Amino acid sequence: GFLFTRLIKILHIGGPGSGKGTQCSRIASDFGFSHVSAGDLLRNEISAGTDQGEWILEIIREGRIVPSEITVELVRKAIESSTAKRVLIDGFPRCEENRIAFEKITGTEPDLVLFFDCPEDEMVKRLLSRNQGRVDDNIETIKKRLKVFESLNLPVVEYYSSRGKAHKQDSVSRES
Ligand SMILES: Nc1ncnc2c1ncn2[C@@H]1O[C@H](COP(=O)(O)OP(=O)(O)OP(=O)(O)O)[C@@H](O)[C@H]1O
Ligand SMILES: O=c1ccn([C@@H]2O[C@H](COP(=O)(O)O)[C@@H](O)[C@H]2O)c(=O)[nH]1
Repeated sequence: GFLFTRLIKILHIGGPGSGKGTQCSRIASDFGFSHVSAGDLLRNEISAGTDQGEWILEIIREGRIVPSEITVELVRKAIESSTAKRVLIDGFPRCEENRIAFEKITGTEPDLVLFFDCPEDEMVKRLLSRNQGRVDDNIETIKKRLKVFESLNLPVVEYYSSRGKAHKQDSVSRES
């Protein structure tokens, strides 16, 4: 509780391929935030080759959301082990259940939520040309991720909008 209330917390939410990771890296280096990407933390688990990693891989391959118990713990530990006073959380929470679990364990709400708005055809184009060998960058999984984004992740943005915390940004033409 105490650590989290002292931190400045910004969430960055957007569809798959909207450019969250790219933008968060820039914000982090320009403004001294620690960058915590839930997707990267999960991919680290896969690389570690544990049983849990294998299970996470199957979920990511299907574009589904990993249970809160796992992601909340990974995100919490990453924040606790960073020394920065400001943290940028990239791609989390992914659904209302994630949000509620995270707020419960940290006892706080984010200071600000950035929502990256991007047209679907642009997201698909970016993902198909990302070329990082990701198991979820194929058209079948991308379609599933877009559905999950709309049905489960957008309600989180709507919740924070209703609390006056969400700020929408156009994520096209930001490459400079
Ligand atoms: N403003 C932009 N214009 C064009 N291409 C971009 C822009 N921002 C990012 N990209 C490219 O689009 C692809 C997806 O970007 P990025 O990995 O940052 O998205 P993401 O939202 O973090 O995706 P995911 O949720 O799948 O991890 C990358 O190849 C990146 O280089
Ligand atoms: O909080 C999270 C974050 C990610 N996932 C799973 O990982 C993939 C890829 O995430 P990116 O943020 O796009 O890199 C996502 O499709 C989910 O399957 C998750 O379950 N929970």
